Amino acid sequence: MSHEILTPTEMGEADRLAIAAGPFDGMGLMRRAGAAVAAAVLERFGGAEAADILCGPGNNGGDGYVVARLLHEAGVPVRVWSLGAPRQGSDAAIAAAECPVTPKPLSDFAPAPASVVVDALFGAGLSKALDGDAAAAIERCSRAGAPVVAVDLPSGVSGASGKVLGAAPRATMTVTFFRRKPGHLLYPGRALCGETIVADIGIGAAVLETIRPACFQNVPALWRERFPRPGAASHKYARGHVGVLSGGPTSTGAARLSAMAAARAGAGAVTLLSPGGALQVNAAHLTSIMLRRADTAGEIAQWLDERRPGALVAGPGLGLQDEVGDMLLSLAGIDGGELGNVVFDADALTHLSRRREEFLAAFQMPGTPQRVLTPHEGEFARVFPELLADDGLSKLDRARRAAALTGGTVILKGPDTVIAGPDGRAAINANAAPWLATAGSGDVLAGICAGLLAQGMPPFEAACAAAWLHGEAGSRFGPGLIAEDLPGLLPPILREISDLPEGR
Ligand SMILES: NC(=O)C1=CN([C@@H]2O[C@H](COP(=O)(O)OP(=O)(O)OC[C@H]3O[C@@H](n4cnc5c(N)ncnc54)[C@H](O)[C@@H]3O)[C@@H](O)[C@H]2O)[C@@H](O)CC1
Ligand SMILES: Nc1ncnc2c1ncn2[C@@H]1O[C@H](COP(=O)(O)OP(=O)(O)O)[C@@H](O)[C@H]1O
Ligand SMILES: [K+]
Repeated sequence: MSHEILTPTEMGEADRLAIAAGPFDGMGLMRRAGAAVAAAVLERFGGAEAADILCGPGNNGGDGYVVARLLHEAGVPVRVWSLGAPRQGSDAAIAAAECPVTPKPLSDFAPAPASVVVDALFGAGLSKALDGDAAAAIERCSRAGAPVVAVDLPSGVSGASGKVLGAAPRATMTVTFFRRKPGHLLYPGRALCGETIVADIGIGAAVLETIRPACFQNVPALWRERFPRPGAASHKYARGHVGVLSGGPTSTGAARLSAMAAARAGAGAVTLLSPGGALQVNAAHLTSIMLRRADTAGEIAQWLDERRPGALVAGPGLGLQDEVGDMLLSLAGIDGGELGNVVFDADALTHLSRRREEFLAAFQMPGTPQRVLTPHEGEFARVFPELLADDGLSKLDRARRAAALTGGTVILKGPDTVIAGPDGRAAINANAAPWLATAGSGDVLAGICAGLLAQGMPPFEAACAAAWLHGEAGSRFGPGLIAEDLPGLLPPILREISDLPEGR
């Protein structure tokens, strides 16, 4: 699967590079784009009585004129509704001239019953909010409930951010070209695209060597090579040791969920560090997970010094007391030789928001542990309010900025989880299902991530793998899922992604 994601600007670059390399010129690419859309319309909506093609003034509209001509040639009754003539001499103008159907003004468009609408108003060139005749046409389309096939993107959806600018139709199907854009995977755009088809229009993958995209759909190919596998002579500590900090006696469940998840993700040993008051309750619920009493930052530091774990989960159920904040701050600045990686989740993120400058200063100290931060949108808003307030930033941009600010890997959670590394790489997760929106699910994600980090997986890859495994487990289980189910769902998925020969 081609998992690179291109911004609209990068897609423009792909277009230019492909035209320069040949064999297709701009008109050739447009003809192939239109042909891919027409084929999809005929395949899925071949029974439609008519097709209404909405054409904008740019190249997206140009694709629309190609679709109109091809559907007309295939015997489909076609009506073309134009928002304005394409610029003279443009490829779109050539496509319009080649189209045998005379366009009518878009302001007159009313979807006919049993017709399919092809939305070719705007694609990558969307530069401002939809208004006037375009917005009115989309509104009429939505009211009529006609099926919509979007060319490149539903018009009004920003390809860069997935945000709706003004208005956008809810497409049944979107046909995009060469590679997906962020707007196909980030909400609300993702929901408006319907099924997305990526069509090959003759742009060679070689253009990617020049463009060097830094954003990917989160698929196993992105991290599979770095996925840990135990060697034949491995032992439990060699497979990675994870520490998990437990909260007090009434809030221990979150840490146990993380601990179980870390173990299922392959860590050879997991220790729960529990305050004395919570030892009994933790002991009553743990079997393979080890338990160690640690009441103070000093006792935690002593354990780290003794055991030197590969990763620590800090935050789930931990509490918001000031001394917890002090302890977390000391962990952020600890020697990376004593503690390889920290996953800051849940309450740790609230402490981070309260003492941001101190944490950021600790993160900048050389030789401190690598970090993964796992905010949901509410936590993100607390820690990075200035990024949330900036309307110009997409979810992808926000995760990247947060990663750059903290020098860590950020998993910005949600239905369209974005993983961003401090080096600018980013991935958008697309395999999660809403069954994961259940209490404790995030604690499991933090634990999976720590389990992979402790086994030596680099943070960006570990974070991507964790989000994918978590999404896969939730989607496969479906309705009725609770967080306790998730760790136990991992083994068959791990087996599938491992290189073990069949049957072993
Ligand atoms: N990049 C590529 O490789 C290819 C692109 N193709 C098509 O070309 C499209 C991009 O074409 P363009 O760059 O011409 O962009 P668009 O056709 O998306 O829109 C550009 C025009 O619309 C105007 N505009 C933008 N937003 C508006 C709004 N809200 N209200 C009114 N006017 C608005 C712009 O000022 C410009 O005149 C792609 O989405 C795709 O459909 C295909 O032809 C095949 C190849
Ligand atoms: N609608 C959704 N679709 C897919 N995944 C979701 C959805 N809502 C939440 N999730 C995922 O579920 C997890 C919830 O984590 P979080 O909000 O921290 O929960 P908790 O704090 O209860 O553990 C995250 O991984 C998030 O990405
Ligand atoms: K469109």
